[in-house]
Amino acid sequence: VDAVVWHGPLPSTYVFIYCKQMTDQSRVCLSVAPRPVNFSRTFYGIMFDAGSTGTRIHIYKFIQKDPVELPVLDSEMYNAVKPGLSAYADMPEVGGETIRQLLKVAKKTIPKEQWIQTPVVLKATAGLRLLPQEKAKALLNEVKEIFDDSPFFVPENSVTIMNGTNEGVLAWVTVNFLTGHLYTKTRKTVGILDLGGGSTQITFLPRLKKTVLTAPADYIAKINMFNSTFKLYTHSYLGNGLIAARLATLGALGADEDWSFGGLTYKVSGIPDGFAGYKLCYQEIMQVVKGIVHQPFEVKGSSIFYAFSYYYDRAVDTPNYCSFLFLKQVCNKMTKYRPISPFLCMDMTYITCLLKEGFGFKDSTVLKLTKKVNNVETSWALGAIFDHFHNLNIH
Ligand SMILES: Nc1ccn([C@@H]2O[C@H](COP(=O)(O)OP(=O)(O)O)[C@@H](O)[C@H]2O)c(=O)n1
Repeated sequence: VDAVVWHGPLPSTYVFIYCKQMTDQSRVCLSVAPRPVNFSRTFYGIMFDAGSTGTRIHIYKFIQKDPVELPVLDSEMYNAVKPGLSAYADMPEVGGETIRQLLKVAKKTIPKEQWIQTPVVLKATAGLRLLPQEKAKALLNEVKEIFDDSPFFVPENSVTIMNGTNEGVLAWVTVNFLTGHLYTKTRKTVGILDLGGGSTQITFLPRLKKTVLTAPADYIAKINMFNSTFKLYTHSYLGNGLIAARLATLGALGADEDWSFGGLTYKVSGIPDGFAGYKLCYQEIMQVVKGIVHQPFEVKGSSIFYAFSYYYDRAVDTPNYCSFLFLKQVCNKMTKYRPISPFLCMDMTYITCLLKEGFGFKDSTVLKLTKKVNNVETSWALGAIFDHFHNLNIH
């Protein structure tokens, strides 16, 4: 509905709801905008996720059937390359090539006449946050140049490092949108757990005031969406992603062997004939979690949590992963399982430790392990494209 001022005859294409004659002979009218028959608009948005372990492109197609209604997400085209941009810290041009390669997918997916109005945006996460500033900047500049050379629309600030709060909040938006929780007025939503290589995020809508009151001030974020404000509990732990946690754990043991992550090579080692087993591994890993991860007041409750990224990937790699007993077997029979998956015991122990000792989930908690919902990736990227089109005002 628009408010318009008319100085002449009223056009017949408008449907007027209310008009008021003003003293200067003009009329102020409330009208419904003209609705052309067969109105349907298709548009696209490109979101790059520059993660610590890989770079991904999400190409979203939206269809707006009616000018007064919100567009709907029609489909997503997804592609990924490895390693992530941070692995090219000393050769940004080579890193840029991976972006060029992914842009080719966008050109194939989006009709040519739409290119000029399709926004292209890249947001980097833990990998670039952990790099020295000048190296991260050189990589971002390289990407910006490639975007400028592309036929797509490059909005202002289209190539940035995203902060941890936005990463957590936007993943919450994605999952709640895809599971249909944002349309209803019930304010019933689901929480999210995202385990990346460099950082890990937890986000949920607290039901109890105490959860908000007992949380550190910067763990509470507000977001405006569909005319309501959500006050979320959210935090991103930098250095507590799965691969960064491996590094922290191994660092405690001393170092021999070369191991690369995020553009750096580390010396790592184990004690060949030392003690192994689940209990000792758990104790060692506890040092990476205890005193670092804040336990939200409410998490022990009955809320539903969707867990994705490495939570999903590692679970899939673990035979009989539903069984906690099996984890003990993997760790206690290292000679059997190490050759198949050398980090399996360490990773699953870290995940268990993070969920239980860190966030305070109960042994009996059932998480919804997800990769896609309705054929769309569970990732912050969809939330980020919504934020681009609608400005969700996260603060
Ligand atoms: N769209 C995506 C993005 C990441 N991932 C997974 O997320 C994990 C690592 O996330 P990441 O490289 O973005 O790490 P951070 O930069 O967030 O710490 C890997 O297991 C990826 O395969 C995914 O499954 N789908």
